[in-house]
Amino acid sequence: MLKVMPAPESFTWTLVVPVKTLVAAKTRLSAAAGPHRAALAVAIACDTVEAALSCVLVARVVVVTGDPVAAEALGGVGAHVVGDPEAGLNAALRRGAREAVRLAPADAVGALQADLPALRPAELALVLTAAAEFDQMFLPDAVEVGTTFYGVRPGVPFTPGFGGESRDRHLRRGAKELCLDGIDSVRRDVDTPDDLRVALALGVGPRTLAVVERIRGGEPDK
Ligand SMILES: Nc1nc2c(ncn2[C@@H]2O[C@H](COP(=O)(O)OP(=O)(O)OP(=O)(O)O)[C@@H](O)[C@H]2O)c(=O)[nH]1
Ligand SMILES: C=C(OP(=O)(O)O)C(=O)O
Repeated sequence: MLKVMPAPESFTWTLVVPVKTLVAAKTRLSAAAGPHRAALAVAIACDTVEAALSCVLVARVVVVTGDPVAAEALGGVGAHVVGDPEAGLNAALRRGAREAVRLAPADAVGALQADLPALRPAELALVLTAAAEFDQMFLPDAVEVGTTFYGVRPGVPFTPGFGGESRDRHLRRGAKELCLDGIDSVRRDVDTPDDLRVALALGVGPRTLAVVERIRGGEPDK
């Protein structure tokens, strides 16, 4: 007898991307970026969001920021921007997740770091496909100390534990660690000049590259 199997559950994702106020952003790149530090932080966030929005499984990106310059730039690449509750990173992510559920209650919600300038949409699709198998999951950063992505399936409480050694925190809280090959661009967050060098070797987005060229050329800030 022919058995009709139920279709596998399918949903798209709303990604929440946190961007802190630019005067305080990317301080570990201060010496390398000089007067271009804020421009570099915005460029990296815009390239990250543009790549995320190009992923077939991403329906929308909610950016949480209290910075008007970042808000305008990120809105310009297609993000839905909401204000920052100014109570730290995880509170900002929870604020974005509430907006995500309001916009699309049937979608999964993920937090994605804003500093992934080499992000490849197809690699993000591999991560989100693997993520859909679990209620709560995360992806460790390239050095396996922090986290670049944390997510929940539709209807599951969103309880991000970013900051410092967040890989261990997410593990302790029972989130499933995603172990995948071929997704370097999703794990390569840029905090230090060495991270930036590795991201440049992977291939960064156009805005990040343009700012890096201005830094290399010794140009004054625009
Ligand atoms: N909206 C929002 N985003 C935050 C907040 N704190 C951190 N972030 C973002 O979370 C990510 C990780 O933040 P941090 O590592 O603390 O800061 P950073 O700007 O990347 O780098 P450093 O200044 O060198 O520490 C970055 O994308 C930040 O923009 C916050 O309070 N609100
Ligand atoms: C906040 C985090 O990252 P970073 O400080 O490395 O950007 C984290 O990995 O939880």
